[in-house]
Amino acid sequence: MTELLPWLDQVELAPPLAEEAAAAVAGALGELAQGQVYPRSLAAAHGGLFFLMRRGLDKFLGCLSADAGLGQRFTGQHSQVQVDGRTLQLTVAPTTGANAAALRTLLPYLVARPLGLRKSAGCGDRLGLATPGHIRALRATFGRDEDAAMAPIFAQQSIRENARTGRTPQEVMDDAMWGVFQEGWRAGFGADADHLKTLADVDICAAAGYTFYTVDPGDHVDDEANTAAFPALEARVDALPWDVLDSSPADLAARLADRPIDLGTLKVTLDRETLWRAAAKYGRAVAHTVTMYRHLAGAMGERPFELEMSVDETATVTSLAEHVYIAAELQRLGVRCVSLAPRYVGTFEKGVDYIGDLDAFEQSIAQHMAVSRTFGPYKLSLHSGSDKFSIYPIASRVAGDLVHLKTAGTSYLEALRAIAAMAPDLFRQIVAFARERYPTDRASYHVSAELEKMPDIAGWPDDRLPELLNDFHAREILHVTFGSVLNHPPFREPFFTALRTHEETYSEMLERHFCRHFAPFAG
Ligand SMILES: O=C(O)[C@@H](O)[C@@H](O)[C@H](O)C(=O)CO
Repeated sequence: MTELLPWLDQVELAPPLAEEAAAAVAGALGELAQGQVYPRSLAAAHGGLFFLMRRGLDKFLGCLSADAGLGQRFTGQHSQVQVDGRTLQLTVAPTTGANAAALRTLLPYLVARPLGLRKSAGCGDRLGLATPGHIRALRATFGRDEDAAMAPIFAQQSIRENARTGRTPQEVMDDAMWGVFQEGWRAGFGADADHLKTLADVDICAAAGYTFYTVDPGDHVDDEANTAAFPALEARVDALPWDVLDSSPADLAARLADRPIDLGTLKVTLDRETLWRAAAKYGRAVAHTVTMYRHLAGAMGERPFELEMSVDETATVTSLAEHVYIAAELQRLGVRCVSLAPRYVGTFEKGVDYIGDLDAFEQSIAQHMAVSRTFGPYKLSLHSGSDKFSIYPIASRVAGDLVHLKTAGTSYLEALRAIAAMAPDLFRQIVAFARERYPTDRASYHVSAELEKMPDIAGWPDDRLPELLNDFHAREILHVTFGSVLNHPPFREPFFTALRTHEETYSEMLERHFCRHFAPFAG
């Protein structure tokens, strides 16, 4: 409670509070709250003092002001604190969606915003508990909040993740916001509505105030175009939705075939067959992205937003020529991307390091970068970016600021590491359950882990359990089974109770782990 004292002077209370009066308020507040205030959350604004506090395992918003109307904006417990014959209003309000919305209207740094072309990091959080740890890692890596070399995205979940965790985009946004408030991060953050596939996905995320929209037209990518024989290829090109593309095969050929395209560091010429294969493969994906973009622009109205196109979860690698086709078409059709996620060479599996030839990756990302600088510039997005430690230095060197690192599952895996340390019996049960679920749950993820290769922890002493999270097979198996684990009634409550009880431990683990993610991008 003592942390409140210096802050109370900043509250516009007339006459200004003397130190003793502040101590009295803090005492009364402590008594009422019977809890602990997160010191970094303290914010003086609109003549009041706002803070986040914890009582047991629950968190509450606190508001202290001479103006009764301020606290009445929140639904909660309102009381009066007498100090030196004066009456102050104290509101203690649960961290509900409605209270989150009310707080956002008073503290603008809690509102997600577009980040533009700054180097950025997506910190997806499936549990709604990770943002404080992410913020600490940013601070530990980059120093002052305003100097952070990577602009953060704290609210980031795909539709697929929300379906598995049972959260709504609004809940994801609110959880991230409370984390931002708790840590007092005032340097801005983005909110990524990730892997959107339908217009309905766009609407629900626009309503929740997302600022960064990842359109995933992967279902519209024709991977067979790479190998289709020529007559069949012509038919595929003819069948593209030319009305949406606002073009024709002849027009496309006139614009892009058989002419040198200057990409700055290199020149490329797309012969007719190469162009046709690129169009057959990605034409429908481009058309779908245009449709999603126009719909999004309508849904956002005057509100600013940014768009990422991601084709990372498709079977075949995006070639230089294909990227040129996509970029040229999006530019012609007026779709402005802040970032694009091609399907890079090599293998990007969830929660483990890059699998592939690092020189080939460097060569290919350099080519993609040339396209992005020519037709954008836009950032290259590294999806499945968790734990890709061997390529971070390369991406950082080649892309400079034009890179977006997207992570999510690794924060869930760190939560499991924390559970392994704090609730070993629960961890053992989760591991056994994940083994059963893996054959089914792996379906929509790119993973190659084999059940037989996952270490058997039966004979391990409890204090060794966190080590399981260092094993390739265990990481992937535990990563993709998150939905089943979180929805399994015997696990859900103890899982969240363990993490809430040992909040500090989880944040420390995340901080350590994310420093390893951010440090290579610090230069
Ligand atoms: O699991 C998901 O659906 C998402 O977190 C990811 O696919 C996300 O786009 C990502 O790449 C995070 O590493």
